[in-house]
Amino acid sequence: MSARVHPAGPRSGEHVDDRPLDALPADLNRLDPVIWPRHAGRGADGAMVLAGNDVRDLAAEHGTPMMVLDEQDFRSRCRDFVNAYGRAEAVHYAGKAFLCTQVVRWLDEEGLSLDVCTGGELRLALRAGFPPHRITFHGSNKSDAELELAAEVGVGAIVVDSYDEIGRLAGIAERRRLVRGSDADSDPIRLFIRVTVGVEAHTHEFIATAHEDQKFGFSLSAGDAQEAVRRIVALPGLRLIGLHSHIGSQIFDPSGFEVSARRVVSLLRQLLEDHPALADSITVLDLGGGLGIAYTSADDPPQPDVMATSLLDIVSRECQAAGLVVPDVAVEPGRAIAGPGTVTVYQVGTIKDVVLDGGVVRRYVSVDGGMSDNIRTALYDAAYTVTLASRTSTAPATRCRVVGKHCESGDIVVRDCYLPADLAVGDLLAVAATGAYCYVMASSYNRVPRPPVIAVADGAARTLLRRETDDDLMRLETW
Ligand SMILES: Cc1ncc(COP(=O)(O)O)c(C=O)c1O
Ligand SMILES: N[C@@H](CCCC[NH3+])C(=O)O
Repeated sequence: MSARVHPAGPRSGEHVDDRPLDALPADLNRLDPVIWPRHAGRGADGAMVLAGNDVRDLAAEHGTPMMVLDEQDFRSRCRDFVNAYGRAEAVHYAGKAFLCTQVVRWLDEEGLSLDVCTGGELRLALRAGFPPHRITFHGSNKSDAELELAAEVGVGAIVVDSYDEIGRLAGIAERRRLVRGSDADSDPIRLFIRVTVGVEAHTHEFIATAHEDQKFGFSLSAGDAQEAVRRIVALPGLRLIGLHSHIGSQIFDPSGFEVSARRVVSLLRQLLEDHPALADSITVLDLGGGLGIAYTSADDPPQPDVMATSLLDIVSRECQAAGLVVPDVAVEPGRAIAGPGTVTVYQVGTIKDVVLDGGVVRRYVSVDGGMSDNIRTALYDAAYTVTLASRTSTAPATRCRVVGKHCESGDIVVRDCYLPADLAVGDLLAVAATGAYCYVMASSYNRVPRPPVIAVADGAARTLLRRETDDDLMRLETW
């Protein structure tokens, strides 16, 4: 992304300005409801209150950095999707966005299905008591052991991603037949195939997944998807129950999803012509996840119900036109459920004005976390919104960069933001919409322990995941 500079450019002694001036927020203290959790606000003295919990009290009890998750926000977004698609099981929450035992239980209570993409996510879901038949198992390189576990516990479906995996599954189905005899045939391993539909999703290259030149799925245009189906139908003990496509993540343009839905239906029609027996077994089209969320006020993502109406309409019209029974539609939202309801709270440690070429100044605000709890800015140049959380301020807005404590110049949490000029060491900052792909991609880089995740609801706070400790890290040492 190129830096956007005010046409006149900053003058010597002014704070550097990388964004258009119209991005200056009218009120630095306002919490835009599109960006912040549904139960975020400010209390009487101006401090941020999250589901009835003063952020200063949470910080005093749990320390900073900490991630605070608004439970009712998470649950209400689950319900938005369930209402949009009309069936709770149709909504497969993508656990890769954020998963822990309590979240698995909330998903179960809300009736959703769950998409896992490794044995680790699968084992967490099982340990938390999630019903295996509502789990879909993804992954581009599943091991024998992972596939054996999925088959043994009876997951709802395994989403097959390669010819090698078909070979592995054939071996597992054969072993099951040898061990269990003919009743293994009456309990086949249920499969989807992941189809690469060739859609160029308009998102960051690293999180687009359905263009041809990437690792996921079977290409539709090259005939791999059709070949994968031919191999699966020829194998005993395997049953193809659906087609899957996922075009990428943080997508705002509905047309990518719509083109993908049309291509998947067209593949279904072709497959049923070639293999009429599949008409009884292919009952689901899983159109994946990827719906974007607002990280800043400039973002205007489509709402789940609007997307659902469009996708359900396309699938039913295209199937009817082709004379096909209309299959169930499933989706796999991760970010759109987990993202908006969590904020990361940091404490300001140092403030430094750096004089750049031409004498302009950039204010660097260093916080007590950084790329170890949020790698997305460094990895995808992601934009975030930050606010002063421990109080309000009427001081003028100053252009800032919020950075972390790591030994790396790319350790940036919020690249460009406005914060009040009187921001001081010890103030708390909150960064919005950090619920998806932050904690799960966190590391202990520089031996900075992972932060805790605190769930808040109705004035109460519960620790979902405690802070990592030095002892946790020391336990990995074998000497
Ligand atoms: C197969 C699959 N399903 C669902 C998702 C969830 O995507 P998102 O969090 O963007 O909704 C992903 C991640 O991109 C994915 O790879
Ligand atoms: N980790 C990515 C999303 C990847 C989604 C999984 N295929 C992000 O932070 O946006």
